Amino acid sequence: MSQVLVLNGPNLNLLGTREPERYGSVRLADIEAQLAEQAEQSGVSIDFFQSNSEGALIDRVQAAPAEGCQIAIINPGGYSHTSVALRDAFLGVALPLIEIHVSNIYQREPFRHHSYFSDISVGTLLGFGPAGYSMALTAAIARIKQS
Ligand SMILES: O=C1C[C@@](O)(C(=O)O)C[C@@H](O)[C@@H]1O
Repeated sequence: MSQVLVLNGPNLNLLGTREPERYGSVRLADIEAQLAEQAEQSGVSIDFFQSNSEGALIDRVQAAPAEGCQIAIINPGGYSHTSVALRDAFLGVALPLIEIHVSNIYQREPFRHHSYFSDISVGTLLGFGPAGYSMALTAAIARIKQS
């Protein structure tokens, strides 16, 4: 049972090597290790899941509340702009989420300007590079401690 679930969607397994000028050179494994340390220091349990598959992400979201998860941090990747089904999964199990994007999606192509997650998120962090994950975790921990 973990209180925070960090989800990463398609192509985020390539962080560190994928378009480094846009997404930075920090690997997802390094981000996760840093978040694990931050969570431990705050006495909060954390779990991580990355998939390139929409169905696998939906299954993970559906299972999370029953495992004691109180909030998810998600970078939905390209599914941000396409996935009604992943959005519905969060609503279906009433799992609060914080949305994060490494890049500033509003400075990019118009098709990235709409996210299916922003209006149902507790808050959205974008454009701060890989450091955004740690900011999102700070927000998640504050919310858990308040509850
Ligand atoms: O895969 C990604 C990464 C992203 O979510 C980001 O973190 O900036 C932005 C998305 O538009 C893109 O498809």
